Amino acid sequence: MSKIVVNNESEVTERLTSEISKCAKRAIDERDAFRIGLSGGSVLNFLCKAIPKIQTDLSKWKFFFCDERYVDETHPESTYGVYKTKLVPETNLKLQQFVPINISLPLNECAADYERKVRDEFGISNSEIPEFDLLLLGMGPDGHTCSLFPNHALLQEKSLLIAPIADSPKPPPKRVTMTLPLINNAKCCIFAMCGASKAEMVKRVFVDKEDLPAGKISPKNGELILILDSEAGKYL
Ligand SMILES: O=C(O)[C@H](O)[C@@H](O)[C@H](O)[C@H](O)COP(=O)(O)O
Repeated sequence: MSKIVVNNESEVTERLTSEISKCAKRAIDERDAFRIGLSGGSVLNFLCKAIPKIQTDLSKWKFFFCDERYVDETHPESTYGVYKTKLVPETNLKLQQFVPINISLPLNECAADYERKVRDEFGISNSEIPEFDLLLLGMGPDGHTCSLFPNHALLQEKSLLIAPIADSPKPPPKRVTMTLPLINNAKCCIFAMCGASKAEMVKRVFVDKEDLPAGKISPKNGELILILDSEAGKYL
């Protein structure tokens, strides 16, 4: 795990730009494609500033969601909806480069459909696990990440790569989420966090190693990078 503590939010954004750029260059050089997972919450704001600054062939990027709320994309809680209105207009990205969930399906089928879309993107069979180039993660005040919450049965999920959740303690309650087998098969996972409100949980998860969801992110063949401002990282 790399722990990068910088002075403030704008330096977090700058470092995000640099780290994402490295991942993108490596992926595009190797396979002419860059497959990335996006999260919601405050990391979304950092990414909407960081991604437009990256010197890369954005047409090679394909965006999935590490988790997504089970709401229409026009709903203010839709993570895709916010990226669509805040990020896309700042770039030459096409909406076809984003893979949103299909909420016309019932929740469980929506998750299964999304898992199929992930597998199709990587062109792999049901026995293999896709290897995302980069997953961008946030961490909630309870130590959750994606929509994997403390003491939730989803933390034990071993076969589903994308799972439904109907009892998220963070509203809205219905979501779909990547599970640990998919997350921990990524080449790189980056947490980006700012602010004093994160500091205590950062310490509990990444210093004290308490048994919390964000602490279970450990790419088995990849790297884990924390990018924090001085307030969020003051106990590191
Ligand atoms: O859609 C979501 O809710 C996110 O994916 C979620 O996992 C988020 O990253 C954390 O809740 C942190 O959010 P904040 O940084 O806003 O606290």
